[in-house]
Amino acid sequence: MNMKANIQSEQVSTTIAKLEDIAKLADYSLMDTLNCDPDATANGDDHEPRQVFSGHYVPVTPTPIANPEYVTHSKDFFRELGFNDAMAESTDFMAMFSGDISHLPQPMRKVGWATGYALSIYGTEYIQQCPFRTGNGYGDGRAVSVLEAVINNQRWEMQLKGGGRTPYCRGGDGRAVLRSSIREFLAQEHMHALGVPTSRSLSLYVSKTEKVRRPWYSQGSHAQDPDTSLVEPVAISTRVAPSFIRVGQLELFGRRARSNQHPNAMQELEKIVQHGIDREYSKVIDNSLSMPEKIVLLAQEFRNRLTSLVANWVRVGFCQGNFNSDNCALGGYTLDYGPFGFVDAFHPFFQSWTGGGQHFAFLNQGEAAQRNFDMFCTAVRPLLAQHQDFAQQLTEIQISFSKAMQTKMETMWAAKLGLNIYDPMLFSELESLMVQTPVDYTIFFRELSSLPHDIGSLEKSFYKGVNGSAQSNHSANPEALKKAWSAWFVKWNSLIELESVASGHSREQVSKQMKLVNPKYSLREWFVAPAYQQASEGNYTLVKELQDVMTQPYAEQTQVQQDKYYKLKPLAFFDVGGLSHYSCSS
Ligand SMILES: Nc1ncnc2c1ncn2[C@@H]1O[C@H](COP(=O)(O)OP(=O)(O)OP(=O)(O)O)[C@@H](O)[C@H]1O
Ligand SMILES: [Mg+2]
Repeated sequence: MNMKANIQSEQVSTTIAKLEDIAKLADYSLMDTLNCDPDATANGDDHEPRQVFSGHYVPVTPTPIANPEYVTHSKDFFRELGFNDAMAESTDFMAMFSGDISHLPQPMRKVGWATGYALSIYGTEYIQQCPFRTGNGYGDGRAVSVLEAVINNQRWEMQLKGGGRTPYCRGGDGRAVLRSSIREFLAQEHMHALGVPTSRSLSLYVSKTEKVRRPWYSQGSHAQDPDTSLVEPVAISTRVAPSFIRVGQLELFGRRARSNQHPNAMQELEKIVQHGIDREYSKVIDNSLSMPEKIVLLAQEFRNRLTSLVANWVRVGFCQGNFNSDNCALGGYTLDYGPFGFVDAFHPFFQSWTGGGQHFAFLNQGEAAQRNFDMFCTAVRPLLAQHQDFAQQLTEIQISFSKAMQTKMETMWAAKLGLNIYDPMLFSELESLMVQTPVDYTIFFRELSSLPHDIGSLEKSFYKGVNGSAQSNHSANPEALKKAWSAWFVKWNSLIELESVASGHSREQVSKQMKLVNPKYSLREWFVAPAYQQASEGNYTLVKELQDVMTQPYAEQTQVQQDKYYKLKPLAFFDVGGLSHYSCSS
């Protein structure tokens, strides 16, 4: 498990100072192995919803936002790429990443691309989301990729989110508002700093003049669904990843191959699978193997990454919120920061997106991942039709997903508790206590990481005046609850002592390790809301402050930062729309 935080980003000299320098690194060789939609226009002027029947991508030009203004960029990621910070505010870089790619230096291309994908929700195939009810109009509706480049031996794809309408826009405006773009921008870099695999944030620009209307909550509203609408500035954030291939994308081609929808369907499926391997697994899957062998290895490795990913999500208190197959990256990293939320008061069914339902809730994410993995297996299976032995191996990998998931979860829970061995009773008692009290997930585990000698300091994480679980048997009886906590603490403490003696690790060493597993800071929604509100008035101070604090989530940080960001959620923010729950209108 990738528990060690990327606290120190790789030190690379920042030699890339101009767009021309980036252009030299452009390399579309993998994109060019894919099939282009034969009905597409080569110049990318393709902004009306339409069905795309075949091909892996559609050439499309992004629509620039009007009068772009610099909001922020990721200094950490710039450093990793070797990009000079000043470039983020330079005219040509800003033009490109606010959607104008008409003047790019060669060999960069003046046309971007969008991809189609299919959707499965919790293991059920859907086509209704597509306006044509065929599934041929569903895909990147507002995400436009603008570059494939090899930088420091790593291949990256750069994608504008909110980059305008594509054939997959389904009647939408192709835009993202500043609010959702700030959330996504901050969350991606926070997750990276937490040591959780994720797409990265490059840059964020807002339009000074272009605005769109979105449903949202009035100040302090307790409504479930938005009770008003806001006119909000549009923005383009650029996200970067080795690829943006989703399980849903394999599914689209798997479904077409399964039903023989066109003569190239099987070949297109094979190509996208090979492409996924080239982009995401080339270091672990030998290219000289046969396709069936590669598919089995891909399944094995994807399962490994996906189960680690979910264990990491739970470790840091992250709920993706809408873990459909179209939000499940084949590379095994976090994708689509729309409906996400970080747990405040612990509950296994924590879920801040109102459209998500319990199946995507916090501790149900392993099962949701399994459904997505099932869809992945279904998608690639037509390629094994003539290879029963490999098909059988795939089935075995599929069947043992839940066991693999459970093992990762147990290892993660043990690590959060500072133990090497998972104790099911200890954990289930804790889970029940955390619900009944309830406790703040981040603060509880961080305080525990100091290895206190009694439960006193843990009480700092207790929410008083917030109702515990309805199923709780102690919630009406604070004395019984206190006793149960003490008993649990004694048990945990004795296990720590026992293991410490057995392993020869001092309490200090154990504590230090726990503090690399249990972050001190998490991107709570009520930290983000004031930042995007302030930003909508043109002031980006809070956005930048959050960037600083949340990219060092394991560090203690200053007293001022602790007072501001290491604290319980105020009671007044519980059940408030936009702070505790939200619809996915972005
Ligand atoms: N304003 C919009 N205009 C056009 N298409 C949109 C818009 N909002 C969402 N979509 C499309 O609707 C689909 C499902 O919405 P979802 O909320 O997952 O979008 P998203 O946040 O843009 O997605 P992602 O981060 O996964 O690319 C996606 O394919 C997305 O591209
Ligand atoms: Mg999505």
